[in-house]
Amino acid sequence: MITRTLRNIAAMCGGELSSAYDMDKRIAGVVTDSRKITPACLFVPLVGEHFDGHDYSAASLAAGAAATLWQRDRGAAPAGDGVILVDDTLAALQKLSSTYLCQIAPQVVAVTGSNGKTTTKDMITALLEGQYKVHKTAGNFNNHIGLPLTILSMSEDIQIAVLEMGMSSRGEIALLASLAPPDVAVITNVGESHLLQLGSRKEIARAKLEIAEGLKPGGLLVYNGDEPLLSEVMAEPAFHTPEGMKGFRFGLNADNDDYPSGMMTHIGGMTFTSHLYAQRAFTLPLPGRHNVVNALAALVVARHYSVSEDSIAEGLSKLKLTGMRIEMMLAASGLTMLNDAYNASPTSMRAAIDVLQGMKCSGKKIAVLGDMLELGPDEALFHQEIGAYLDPSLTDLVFTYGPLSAHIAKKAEERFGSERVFAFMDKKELTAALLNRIDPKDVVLFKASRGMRLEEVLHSLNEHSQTDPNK
Ligand SMILES: CC(=O)N[C@H]1[C@@H](OP(=O)(O)OP(=O)(O)OC[C@H]2O[C@@H](n3ccc(=O)[nH]c3=O)[C@H](O)[C@@H]2O)O[C@H](CO)[C@@H](O)[C@@H]1O[C@H](C)C(=O)N[C@@H](C)C(=O)N[C@H](CCC(=O)N[C@@H](CCC[C@@H](N)C(=O)O)C(=O)O)C(=O)O
Ligand SMILES: Nc1ncnc2c1ncn2[C@@H]1O[C@H](COP(=O)(O)OP(=O)(O)OP(=O)(O)O)[C@@H](O)[C@H]1O
Ligand SMILES: C[C@@H](N)C(=O)N[C@H](C)C(=O)O
Repeated sequence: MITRTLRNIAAMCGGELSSAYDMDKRIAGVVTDSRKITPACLFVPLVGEHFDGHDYSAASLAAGAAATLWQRDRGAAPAGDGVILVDDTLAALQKLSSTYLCQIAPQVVAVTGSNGKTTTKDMITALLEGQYKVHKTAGNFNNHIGLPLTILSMSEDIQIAVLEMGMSSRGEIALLASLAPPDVAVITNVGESHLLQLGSRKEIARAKLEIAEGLKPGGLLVYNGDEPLLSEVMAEPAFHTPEGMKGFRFGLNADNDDYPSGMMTHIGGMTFTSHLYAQRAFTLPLPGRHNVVNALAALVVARHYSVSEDSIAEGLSKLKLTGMRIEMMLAASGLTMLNDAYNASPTSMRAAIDVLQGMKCSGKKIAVLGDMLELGPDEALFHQEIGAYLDPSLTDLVFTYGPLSAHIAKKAEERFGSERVFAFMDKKELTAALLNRIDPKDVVLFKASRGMRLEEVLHSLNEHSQTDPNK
């Protein structure tokens, strides 16, 4: 994490010290939550939806923070030294992070896309960290606040920073790429996430390609070649191709620069060969064809940094994904639960259903699907399409949670029949109904948007299983 003097921090974020006292005081780390103060940190008060961080600046200094930023329009700053005056604390946080990044000057690998950012970021890190000092986005800290915090938590000896860049409106990725100009930019795919804000998939593609426009000269764009919208947008006059930009297309189709030449699903995950690594079978401890595609993107980055095939194979085999991404869990009863509840959009919902319907299982296969949010005016249709996508010969029971996923249930019922489809609006009732139907040999998939918190149902089943191992 960043360690600098008070004087340096003020200069790096464009601030002004409120007093000249003890300018060489050491600052270690940056914190934006007064409830998580660490010794000698810089507290950055942010104005949010529910709180104004400035209300906690004095308390943060008293709790051990060495300094605090203070926005000039927030009234009188706390007394004493360690106060840095700025016009905008968020902008100052962002400037501090971009200045710090320039000083360390690691290679920057930036990852965006509608689905797979976190997974692919984890995969890229796993492939690089055998040969490089790598720092990666923690969890899903991928926005205008999370990215600066990720950079500021980086140590000075980092060689490669793998940064997740998220968006839900145009211009957001352009801002992130201006804070951390990539040497390599990865676009995993263009789905339907945040269609509500963007309006069309073409606008989503334009938003994702802001990461390419932010590339350093001679930078590498690694993008999903199965998505025609990306090349269409890059052909538009409005797209500013960075000087010397190189491109690499990955995907399932054989007209890509790399694609799977063979794929096999097994209990532990997937084994695949790729066009460029035809003689080498890689094992991925994850299910899902979509994760093979994510792995191909990670392979491109690893090859760009001359990682050996053996290191790649080892990195993939030791991969530890951020949780709730098609995470396989075993309840005390033996029930298999696929926890894919971090988020959902139609593309990722279909990918998860493919995993469930492709699994071998001696019991029932049960899909528990919740609402997909932020999809805009066609949201009901998107949910109906998921209902039509479920295959009654490959899925045994369908449970839905939320008003939008009732459209999944209604459409699915047309082919499953009413005795195999159950729609709920209440988690407790859903949990009780599941407990009545599940058996230890079953596999249950949980998937919904973040806002539905569907994992709470999975946890209830798991807790119940601890007390009643027969369920
Ligand atoms: C600002 C902040 O960090 N807020 C977090 C806070 O929210 P809460 O509403 O409770 O507080 P306020 O924001 O109003 O508080 C303002 C500040 O005051 C601090 N404070 C408060 C009380 C107190 O006693 N002392 C204090 O110091 C407070 O800490 C604030 O700094 O808590 C929530 C629950 O933990 C957090 O969720 C909330 O975090 C916000 C949402 C945030 O943006 N956090 C980033 C660090 C981040 O990266 N979060 C990611 C999710 C990012 C994301 O959604 N990405 C999208 C794509 C980008 C969309 C973009 N348009 C966007 O808006 O994000 C995606 O699809 O992936 C994460 O947490 O996973
Ligand atoms: N390439 C892909 N295609 C479709 N679905 C995917 C792909 N990669 C991951 N997923 C699924 O998308 C969901 C989110 O995965 P992940 O968190 O890696 O993506 P993300 O882009 O970071 O998501 P978010 O924007 O919601 O934070 C999970 O359900 C995961 O299984
Ligand atoms: C918070 C935002 N980035 C997001 O992921 N929204 C989903 C759709 C949700 O909150 O459920």
